[in-house]
Amino acid sequence: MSKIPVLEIFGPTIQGEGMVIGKKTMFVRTAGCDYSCSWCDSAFTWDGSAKDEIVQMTAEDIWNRLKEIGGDLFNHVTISGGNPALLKNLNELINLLKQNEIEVALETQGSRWQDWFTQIDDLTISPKPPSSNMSTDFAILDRIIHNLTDHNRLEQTSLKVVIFDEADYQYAKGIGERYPQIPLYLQVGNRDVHGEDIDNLTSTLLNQYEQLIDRVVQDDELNNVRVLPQLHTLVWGNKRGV
Ligand SMILES: C[S@@+](CC[C@H](N)C(=O)[O-])C[C@H]1O[C@@H](n2cnc3c(N)ncnc32)[C@H](O)[C@@H]1O
Ligand SMILES: Nc1nc2[nH]cc(C(=O)O)c2c(=O)[nH]1
Ligand code: SF4
Ligand SMILES: [Mg+2]
Repeated sequence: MSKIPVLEIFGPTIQGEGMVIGKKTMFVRTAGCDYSCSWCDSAFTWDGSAKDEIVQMTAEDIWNRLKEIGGDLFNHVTISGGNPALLKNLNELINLLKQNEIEVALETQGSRWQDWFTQIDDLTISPKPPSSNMSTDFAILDRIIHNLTDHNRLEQTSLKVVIFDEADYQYAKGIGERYPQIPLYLQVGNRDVHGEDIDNLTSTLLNQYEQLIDRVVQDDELNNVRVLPQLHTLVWGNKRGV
């Protein structure tokens, strides 16, 4: 079996974001990203600061580690990163999880397609708004959505846009208009990804959440959107591995 670069395996915890928020899950976080978002809360996956922690693991190694720390306490695994969609061989892990009757979720930004996307039970595509300083290649994103549509995977798919400012909000609206057939989640952006004062962070994030709700409820062009905070950040702050 081939090797997958892994930075973290943790859980059981809850999925703190998006389409399956609250679901008990394990996490596998792969190393490496083709983006470098200005506000990335997982920059250690790509900025070199954790390069000594990267472990090259086979799918079987990863499964063994999941069982070692999660035991019988899970039936769902979320793969995140970095961008796990950089890894063609991730199908080996997905197949092994499925053989063991584990549901699989994936977090990616929509910059790359992999054929194994069609095997994912909860696929979150999170295109990046202007505040990230990244620019969306809509030719690629359109093709990803088109492929998922062709494979009848829209029920397993959602879009999630992180919102920091007005330009991000307008970008999210554009995403909603371009792909009206896909559930759209707006997620509160965390400006302070290194802060250690959790009470301060929680109250700031809840204020931002309230402001985003106020905006959306008054907007007749966003009647179908879902607005969420990052639950894990409200509970545990910026702690890693939760
Ligand atoms: C760390 S990323 C990894 C997966 C993939 N690279 C992506 O961006 O979708 C997981 C999710 O966290 C979100 N995220 C990253 N930094 C954030 C921040 N500072 N505040 C809120 N959400 C953030 C991303 O937008 C993405 O939806
Ligand atoms: N609990 C929890 N939920 C999450 N949802 C998405 C995460 C991520 O970093 O991709 C994440 C994470 O790191 N922890
Ligand atoms: S795409 Fe995801 S992992 Fe990559 S820099 Fe942006 S938020 Fe971070
Ligand atoms: Mg995270």
